[in-house]
Amino acid sequence: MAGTKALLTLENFINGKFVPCNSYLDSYDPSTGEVYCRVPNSGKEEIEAAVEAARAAFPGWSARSPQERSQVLHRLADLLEQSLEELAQAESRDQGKTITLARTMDIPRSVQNFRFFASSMLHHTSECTHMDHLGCLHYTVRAPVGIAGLISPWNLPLYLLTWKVAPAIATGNTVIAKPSELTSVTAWMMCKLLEKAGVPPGVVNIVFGTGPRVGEALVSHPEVPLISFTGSQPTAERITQLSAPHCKKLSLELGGKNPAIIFEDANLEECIPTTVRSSFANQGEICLCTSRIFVQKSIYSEFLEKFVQATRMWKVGVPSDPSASMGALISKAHLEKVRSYIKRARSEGAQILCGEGVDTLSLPPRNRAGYFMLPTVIADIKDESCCMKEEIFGPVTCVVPFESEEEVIQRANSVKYGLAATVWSNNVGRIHRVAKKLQSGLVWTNCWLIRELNLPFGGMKSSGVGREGAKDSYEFFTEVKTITIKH
Ligand SMILES: NC(=O)C1=CN([C@@H]2O[C@H](COP(=O)(O)OP(=O)(O)OC[C@H]3O[C@@H](n4cnc5c(N)ncnc54)[C@H](O)[C@@H]3O)[C@@H](O)[C@H]2O)C=CC1
Ligand SMILES: N/C(=C\C=C\C(=O)O)C(=O)O
Repeated sequence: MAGTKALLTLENFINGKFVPCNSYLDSYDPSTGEVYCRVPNSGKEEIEAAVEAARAAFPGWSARSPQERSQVLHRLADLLEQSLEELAQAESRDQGKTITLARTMDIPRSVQNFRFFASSMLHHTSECTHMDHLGCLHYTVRAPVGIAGLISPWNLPLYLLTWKVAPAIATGNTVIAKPSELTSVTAWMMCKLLEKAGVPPGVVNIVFGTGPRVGEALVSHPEVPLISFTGSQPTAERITQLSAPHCKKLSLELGGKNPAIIFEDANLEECIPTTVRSSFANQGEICLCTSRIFVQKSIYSEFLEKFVQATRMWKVGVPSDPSASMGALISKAHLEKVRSYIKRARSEGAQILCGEGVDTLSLPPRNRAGYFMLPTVIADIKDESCCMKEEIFGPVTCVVPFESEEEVIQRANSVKYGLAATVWSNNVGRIHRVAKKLQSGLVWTNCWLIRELNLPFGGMKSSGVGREGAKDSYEFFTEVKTITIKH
C-alpha cells in the first residue's frame, strides 16, 4: 500500500452527499506507474444505501415533466463545459490518454451527451391505432423503468458514463453508476456539479469499486431492474447470468475485432491517415478501433509501405504533451497482455513491420516505468492467428491482402465479433453491396468514428445485445404499455 498523505482520495456519492468508504483501492497514473489516487472499495453495503436513495428519489424525479428534466440536463452540460480543461487534465492523467484527445473528444462528447438527450427526449411520440369495426382505440404509453444500474469501462471514462447517465435520467429513472475502478476520477468530479445543476439527491448515485465486489452487488440487486453495461464479453456473460433470475432488461455494448476493407480504387491520401487513427487512437483502446486491415492485392505493397511510414510518424509521448498522438496504456497488466499478442504473432512467423521490438521508444526518465508502447503493425499473418481473431484492445493492427469482394466479406465476417467495419472505395455500388453483407452493427465508409447520436449504436454477434441512441435509448430506459379503449 502506498503512503496515503498526498494521494487524491475519492468518495462515493450517495443521496446527494459524498460518503467515505471503509476500504480503498490504489489507482495508478499510467504515465509513471505510480499510485496517485485512492478509490473506494465499495460492496453490498454501499449498494444498499444507494438503492435506498435511488428508490426514495424516484417518485419525485419521474413525476417531473420532460421539459423540467431537460433543463437540468442542459445545466449539467453547461457546468461540465465550464470545467472542460480541468476534466480533460484529470481524464488524461487517470487514463493515460493524451491531453489533446481528452480536450477534443472525451470531454466535449460528455457535454454533448447531456445536451443531446436533453433535447432528443422532448421529441418522442407514442403509437396509436384504431379498430373501428370493434370500436377500439389502442395507444402506447412509456414510463421510466425505475433504478438503472450503469456499469462503464476505463477506456473512455466520462464519455461512456455520460452516454448512459444522460438518457437514463432524461427519461425519469434514478441511477446507480459504477465506473471502472481504474478510472474513477472524472465521475467523482461530475458529482460535484450535480447539486448546482439541480439534480435532486438520490437521482444520480455513484458507487466506486471493483466489478466482482460492487459491480456484482449492483447487478444482483432485486430492486435494480435494468443494467446498461459497456466492457468485455466475459463480464457481460457474468452479468447475464446474475441478471437472469430477475429477468432484468440488459443493454450490453462489448468488444470488436473490427475490419477495414481497402479496395484498389480507395483514395489512399485519406484512407491511410484515417486508418492509422482508427487503429491507434486512444492507444487502440476503443471498441471501434480497426485491428484487421484487408487490402486489395494490387495496392497491397504500396499501402503497406505508406501505412508503416505514417504509423512511424504517430508520436508516443507523455499524455500531457499536446503534440503526442498516443499516450500510455491503462495498466501494467494490460500492457503485458497486449505485448503477449505480439510475441505470439512473431512466434507464428508473422512480420512485425514497426513498433514493439522493432523501433525504439524514447521517454523522459520519470515516465520510463509508465505503460507505454509504440504503435505496431503486423503483416504476413494468418486469419486463424489469435491476433486476427481476438480483441487485443491496444495499439496493434494486422494488415493482410485479399483478391475479391466475396472473399473479403467472408474473411471479415469470420470472427465472433460484429461491431464496426470500415470500407474504403470510390465505387458507390460496391460500398452499398459490401456494407449490407458485413456482419457489423456499424459500417463507416471512407471515414471512421463519425457519430450520429440519433441512430442506433451497438454490435451484433459477440459484440453485444441491444442498441443505444436517441430512439433506442428512449426505448431501453422506459417500459412500454399498450392501452385499449373500447368506445
Ligand atoms: N468497450 C469495450 O469494448 C471494452 C472492452 N474491454 C475489453 O475487456 C478487456 C478487459 O478489460 P476489463 O477492464 O477487465 O473489462 P471489464 O469488462 O472487466 O470491465 C468493464 C466494467 O465492468 C466492471 N466489472 C468487471 N467485472 C464485473 C462483474 N463481475 N460484475 C459487474 N461488473 C463488473 C468493471 O469494474 C468495469 O467497470 C480489455 O482488454 C478489452 O479487451 C475493456 C473495456 C471496454
Ligand atoms: N463503447 C465504446 C465506444 C463508443 C463510442 C461512441 O459511442 O461514440 C467503447 O470503446 O467501449
